[in-house]
Amino acid sequence: MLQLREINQAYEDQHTLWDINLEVVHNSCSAIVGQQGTGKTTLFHCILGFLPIMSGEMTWQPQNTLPCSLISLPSQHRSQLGMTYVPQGSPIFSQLSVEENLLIALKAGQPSVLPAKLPLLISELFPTLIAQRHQRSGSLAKGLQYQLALARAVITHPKLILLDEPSEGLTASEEDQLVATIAALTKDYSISVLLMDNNLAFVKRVADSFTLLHHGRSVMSGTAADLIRFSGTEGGMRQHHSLG
Ligand SMILES: Nc1ncnc2c1ncn2[C@@H]1O[C@H](COP(=O)(O)OP(=O)(O)OP(=O)(O)O)[C@@H](O)[C@H]1O
Repeated sequence: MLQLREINQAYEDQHTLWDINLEVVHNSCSAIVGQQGTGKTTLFHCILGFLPIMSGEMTWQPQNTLPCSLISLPSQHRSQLGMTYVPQGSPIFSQLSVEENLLIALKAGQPSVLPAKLPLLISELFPTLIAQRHQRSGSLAKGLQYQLALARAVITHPKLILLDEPSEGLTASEEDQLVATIAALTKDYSISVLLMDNNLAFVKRVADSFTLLHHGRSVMSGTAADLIRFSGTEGGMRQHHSLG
């Protein structure tokens, strides 16, 4: 549904991304992995239209639609096509309740409609969160705060969600919950996910495919099984340890 071909980007004279190729398939979770400073955030910002690119092609093609080029589309048009983003660190309105946070996100997605109640997919995907709908969101545990940030992105039923370091700061059980939620999003709700995360153990559990960035280049890509094989090799283990 999203295809990047030979993407190049520079911050003024600092060439940062070199000939990046990447594909996100329908109903799947893809992961970008790589060391700090290798260009993951820059690539996300190019996909979202926050940063211009120097050259390359980005094609958007949700199921049963014709392909369209994203290159000349501003970021708000990309979000209207069904692309949304959860930045690092659970961005929520911490003074507001869970429900208020969700209704604001719903209203932002459909400005002409005054939302009366939460859509069914939210209570199906986030039952623990909805059980605490009247609680002030800043008082929730870290894992539930992340669930809320994710639910705010899911609430308008996008086609693709980009997640920036989703496993950061989560406990093992919160990570388990997130793995299950992402699997449900991709397999049951046809919402694809592209995430970047340095936690290879998490990526191996959650992603169907991966792309490894190194010094701004996509040096390896493959399936989750390839990633498991790669991180089991001696060279891969060195890379694995340096990712964290
Ligand atoms: N606004 C900017 N202006 C100039 N250079 C930048 C800017 N943002 C990032 N860079 C540089 O671009 C390179 C890639 O940074 P980027 O943040 O995309 O990497 P990253 O892989 O996301 O790292 P991290 O895991 O630390 O977030 C780095 O050398 C960084 O210093």
